[in-house]
Amino acid sequence: MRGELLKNVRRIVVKIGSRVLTTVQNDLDRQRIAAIAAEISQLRSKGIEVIVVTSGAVAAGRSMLGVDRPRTIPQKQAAAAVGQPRLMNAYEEALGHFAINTAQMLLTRDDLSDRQRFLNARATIDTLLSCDIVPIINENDTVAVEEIKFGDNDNLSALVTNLSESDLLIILTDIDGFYDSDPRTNPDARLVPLVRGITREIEQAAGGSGSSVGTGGMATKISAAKKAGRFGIPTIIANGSREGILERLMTGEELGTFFLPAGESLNRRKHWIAYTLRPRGRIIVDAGAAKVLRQHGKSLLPSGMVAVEGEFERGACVRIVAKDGSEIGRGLADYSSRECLMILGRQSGELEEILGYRYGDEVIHRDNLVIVP
Ligand SMILES: Nc1ncnc2c1ncn2[C@@H]1O[C@H](COP(=O)(O)OP(=O)(O)O)[C@@H](O)[C@H]1O
Ligand SMILES: N[C@@H](CCC(=O)OP(=O)(O)O)C(=O)O
Repeated sequence: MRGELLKNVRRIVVKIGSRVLTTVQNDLDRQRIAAIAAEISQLRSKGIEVIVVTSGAVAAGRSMLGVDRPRTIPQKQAAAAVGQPRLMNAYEEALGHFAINTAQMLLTRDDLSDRQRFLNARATIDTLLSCDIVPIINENDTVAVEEIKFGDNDNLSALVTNLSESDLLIILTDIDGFYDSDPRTNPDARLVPLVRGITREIEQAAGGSGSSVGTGGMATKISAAKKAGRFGIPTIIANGSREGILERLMTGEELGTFFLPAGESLNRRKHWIAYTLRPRGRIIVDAGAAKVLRQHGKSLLPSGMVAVEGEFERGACVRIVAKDGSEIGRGLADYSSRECLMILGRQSGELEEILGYRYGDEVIHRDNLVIVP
């Protein structure tokens, strides 16, 4: 089945975790990077474009700082500043061996939240690929603070699949795939070869990281697979230390865990609204609005709003929440929080009278609205 699903894949994002790239002595594993480079070269010779999302900057820099495990944020950022050029150098050298050029892209969530910068990053990736250069992406750890962080490279890689319009996400880690429970705590845990839809049970079975260098563990990988799935593409989580792993996966070999995309897939812009933007506030809606939004894909009108929380500008991303607190969806507000408070519960025909102007009948137009499945 996998072979059939993968046969039209032309562009992939490969995310490589810190543990795959470091030796037990806490240094960069140049041999492993060389092996991955050989695989990338093979894929490219088959006409598959590869974008790398790599971790490992903090791991590669920490020994130079003289700390085994950087704990404070400045320590992590300093380790990343030392490690990132070393990491890039390792890729450059390894891919250079196959006459492949590399490019570095360091991103923060803020970069991709701004539509213009998102489009710029996308154009950069497209141009690099058209020039046969492999984009190598990491979070810009030295400047990213909590508010502008992706937080982990698993989720970043899922956003990059959308940014680059890729057909597949492969997450390489230090374990053979997703197990039905955390193998560190349960020796009977079994590998799950296929996931048709990410259920609550699956999310609960995915634990945190087992190492001092990994960031999110299996939990962030599942969250990434979910995001990629909503873009309509599958994800494979597999062991990056297995020989020939990328090649074997691409020929359809049943290794790792294969996540089928589930549910309605979002177009690129709606995916960006749902997953890349950070919501700035909440709009609580009544039962009638909750129903028409969820079941009929309608726009949110002022009459359906019962409360507004947080401060946001016109055009910001906000959560739409039912009275019971459950999230209905996310969307771009056509009115600021201040304006929303003034028009709350009112009819669209009254807007001009209340505000002295109007942008439109809707608070959130359905074209800018994504319903949570
Ligand atoms: N259900 C699970 N199945 C597999 N691994 C799990 C699970 N729950 C937690 N883990 C842990 O997640 C780790 C992989 O994540 P992480 O350490 O963040 O690696 P990476 O650096 O590749 O992102 C595994 O080594 C394992 O200890
Ligand atoms: N940006 C960080 C990696 C963050 C991260 O998500 O790490 P990992 O869980 O190993 O993929 C770094 O380069 O060290």
